[in-house]
Amino acid sequence: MARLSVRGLRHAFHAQPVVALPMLELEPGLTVLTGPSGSGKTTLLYLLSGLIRPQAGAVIWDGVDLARLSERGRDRWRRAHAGFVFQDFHLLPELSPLQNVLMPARFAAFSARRHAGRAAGLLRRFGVPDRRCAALLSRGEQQRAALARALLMDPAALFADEPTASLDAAAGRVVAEALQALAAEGRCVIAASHDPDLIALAGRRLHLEHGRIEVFA
Ligand SMILES: Nc1ncnc2c1ncn2[C@@H]1O[C@H](COP(=O)(O)OP(=O)(O)OP(=O)(O)O)[C@@H](O)[C@H]1O
Repeated sequence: MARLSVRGLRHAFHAQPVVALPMLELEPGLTVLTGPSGSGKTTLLYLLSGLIRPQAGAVIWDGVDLARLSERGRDRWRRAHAGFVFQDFHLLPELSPLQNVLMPARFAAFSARRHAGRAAGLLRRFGVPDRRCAALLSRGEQQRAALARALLMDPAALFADEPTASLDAAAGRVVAEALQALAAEGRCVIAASHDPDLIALAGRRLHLEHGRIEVFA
C-alpha cells in the first residue's frame, strides 16, 4: 500500500511560482486535482510522480524521497511503482491492444511472455475487445486499454491527466468508476480533471488556484 508525504514542495517556471504545497499526506484512495487552466495541475502530477524534480521540498513515497533521486533513479522508481494515463491515451495505433498493454514489460527483468496472461486479464477486466490494432478501438476502449497498460506492473500509484476529457459522458463515467475501483483496491490514484463525475467519486480534492492549493477531504 502506497503512502505519500509531501513537505515544502515548491516549483517555479521563469521565477513564476506554479506549485507551492507546504504539506500533504495521502493514503490509498482517489484524489482529484482541480483548478483553472494553467493553475499547475499537470506540473503537480509530474512532481508527485517524479517526472520532474522539484526545485524545493520532498516527495516521499513509502520512505523514498523522489526529490533526492537522480533522473535514472526516478525512472526506475516510476517503472516499479507508478502507472500513467493521459487525456489522449498515448497508445501505439498500429499495435494490437495486447501489444500496447505489454509495452511497460519491455524494461522488466521478465520476458513479455510472463506478462501476457496478466495483460489479457486486464483487457478482459476493462472490457477491451481484441482487435488487430488499437486504432480500431472506440475512444472509450482506447482509454480502457491505456488503463490496462498503466496497471501491467501492478503499480501502487496511478497518475492520470484529464483521463476522461476526450471521452463522451458515458465512456467517461466507465473510466471514472474504474479509477475509483482501482483506488478502492489500495492504490493511490491521483487524477487532474475538470470532470464533475470523476470529481464526485474522489475521496479527496486538491484545488489549485494562483499558486495556492486548498485540500478538501
Ligand atoms: N516546462 C515549462 N516551462 C515553462 N513554463 C511551464 C512549463 N510547464 C508548465 N509551465 C507553465 O506553468 C503553468 C502551469 O501549467 P500546467 O500545465 O501545470 O497547468 P494545468 O493546470 O495543468 O493547465 P491545463 O488545465 O490547461 O492543462 C502554466 O502557466 C504553464 O505555461
